Amino acid sequence: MTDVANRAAETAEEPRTHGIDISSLARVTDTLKLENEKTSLEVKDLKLRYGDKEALHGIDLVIPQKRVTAFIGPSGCGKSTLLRCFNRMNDLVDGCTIEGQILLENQNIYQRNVDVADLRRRVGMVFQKPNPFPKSIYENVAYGLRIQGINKKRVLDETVEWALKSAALWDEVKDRLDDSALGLSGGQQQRLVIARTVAVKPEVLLLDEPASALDPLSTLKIEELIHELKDEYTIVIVTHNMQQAARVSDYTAFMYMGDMIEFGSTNELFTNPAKKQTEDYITGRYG
Ligand SMILES: Nc1ncnc2c1ncn2[C@@H]1O[C@H](COP(=O)(O)OP(=O)(O)OP(=O)(O)O)[C@@H](O)[C@H]1O
Repeated sequence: MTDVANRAAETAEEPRTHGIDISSLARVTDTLKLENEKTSLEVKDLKLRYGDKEALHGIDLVIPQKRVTAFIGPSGCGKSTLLRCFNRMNDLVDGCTIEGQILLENQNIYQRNVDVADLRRRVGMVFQKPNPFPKSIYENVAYGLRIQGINKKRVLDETVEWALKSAALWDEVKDRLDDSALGLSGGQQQRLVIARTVAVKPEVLLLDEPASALDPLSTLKIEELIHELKDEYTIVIVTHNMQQAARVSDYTAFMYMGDMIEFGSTNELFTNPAKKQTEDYITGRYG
């Protein structure tokens, strides 16, 4: 019997689900324990300021390897800001300063000698709005390899096919690889961007509300894809949609106004939150 089912049996109560469909969680999360996980990213006392305004107030967090971790919390609480720290995208924001550490495989990514281009290859990012380049489908996926100086046709062909298959797009585009990527539907474009990101073999995939601009069917495909990809990659997803967090993630972090309020297995966080603030949020008392 699962932990939740055990608890329910002991107390003769159903587990509290707060109206969120957690049926899919039964798949693996019952056995998930952070102490049994390998660490991919470790955040230590991370403070981030935009000019004078502190947006992250000393975050401590461990992101487990080859699991899906969701960041949830009300608008403006710092989810995207924290996500962007993992591949130093905030370096591009004027006036943004950071204190503390983020370790990727035990190496501080904010150390002076870090090659940021290489970091962004290792930690790929997919944004809310699909952003394919105005190039062919093939060249979109081959782009990162060409940047690395890989131009051998056989290697490119093989990688493009592999990446498109990984992103569950190959069957839909294999006969039109030379067509413009801009002719694809929004959902296909987002899977193409995922193919472009995985083509350079990253270790971590950051997904910033990857399905929020998509229709329900495309959203479902992206969620299925996340489920497939997590065997190979550490995935961190920002989502406004708590049902989605419950469906796709193994671990969930709840943030509020720049603080990390609670982090735990998704099952535990949604059925038995430790903090009242978390419970209030997932029951829709604010947000
Ligand atoms: N480039 C920026 N310059 C200045 N302030 C910013 C910048 N980006 C974000 N902020 C501020 O930092 C805080 C956190 O924003 P962030 O976008 O990380 O929150 P979020 O939880 O991802 O919000 P949402 O769910 O609405 O996307 C907010 O107060 C926001 O206004």
